[in-house]
Amino acid sequence: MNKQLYSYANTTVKKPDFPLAVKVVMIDLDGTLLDTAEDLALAANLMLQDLGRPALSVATIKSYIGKGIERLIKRALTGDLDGEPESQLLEKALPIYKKHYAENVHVNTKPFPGVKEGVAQLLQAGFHLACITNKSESFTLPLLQATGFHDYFEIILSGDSLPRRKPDPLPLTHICKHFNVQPHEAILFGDSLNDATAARAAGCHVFCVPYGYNEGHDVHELDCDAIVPSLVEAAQLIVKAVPNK
Ligand SMILES: O=C(O)COP(=O)(O)O
Ligand SMILES: [Mg+2]
Repeated sequence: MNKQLYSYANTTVKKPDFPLAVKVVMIDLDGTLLDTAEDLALAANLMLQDLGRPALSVATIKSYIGKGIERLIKRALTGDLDGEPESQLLEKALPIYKKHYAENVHVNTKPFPGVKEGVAQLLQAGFHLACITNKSESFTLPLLQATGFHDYFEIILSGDSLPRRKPDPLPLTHICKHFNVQPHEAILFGDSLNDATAARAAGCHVFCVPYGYNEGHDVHELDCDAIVPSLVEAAQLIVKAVPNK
């Protein structure tokens, strides 16, 4: 991976050709748009309590976020990122977790600093906005409604909207087809290896934020085009591509 770094608009970027000309901005939810870790941890610990198991710290649960609800629950039950609990335990735990998360999906969750301002700038600049998340739709839609972001997105893809989720490129290629744009005319703002991997596989640009949930790894290890302090700086690194003549 090209280790040479450049500076542009007070941000460290990995390519010299900024600002990037794009038409579509895809934004990841957990760890990028919204700080959901506390509510995900609350639901996990209520589930563990119902199962007679000890609670986990928010930091531990935060390192489990990224690959959807079921993987989060498996990690909470086994303590292993790739752990597989016994099937009957998982079958018992899943509905308990979903009940608790549905009841607590918007207790402590809030937008990260710069998100409201950055989204407003992106809309003002005329970009098409999309949301791509591995969170299940039954939680994604009410959460985006409750936080007031739902109507800003022309399309919202959740972890169960398509046959495959990030790090598979399918959600990104689906969005490029939806807007009839080339992959290089779209960019994903994300916080984890799932986002960087999906974007690279789709041929899309990708910026990463350093404040999210990357399964315990440093975001600077990721193959992305820039590490941006917030969506405000992200908006300054792109321009609306003009339609091809
Ligand atoms: O739900 C998850 O595990 C992570 O979801 P995200 O894709 O919005 O980061
Ligand atoms: Mg994320």
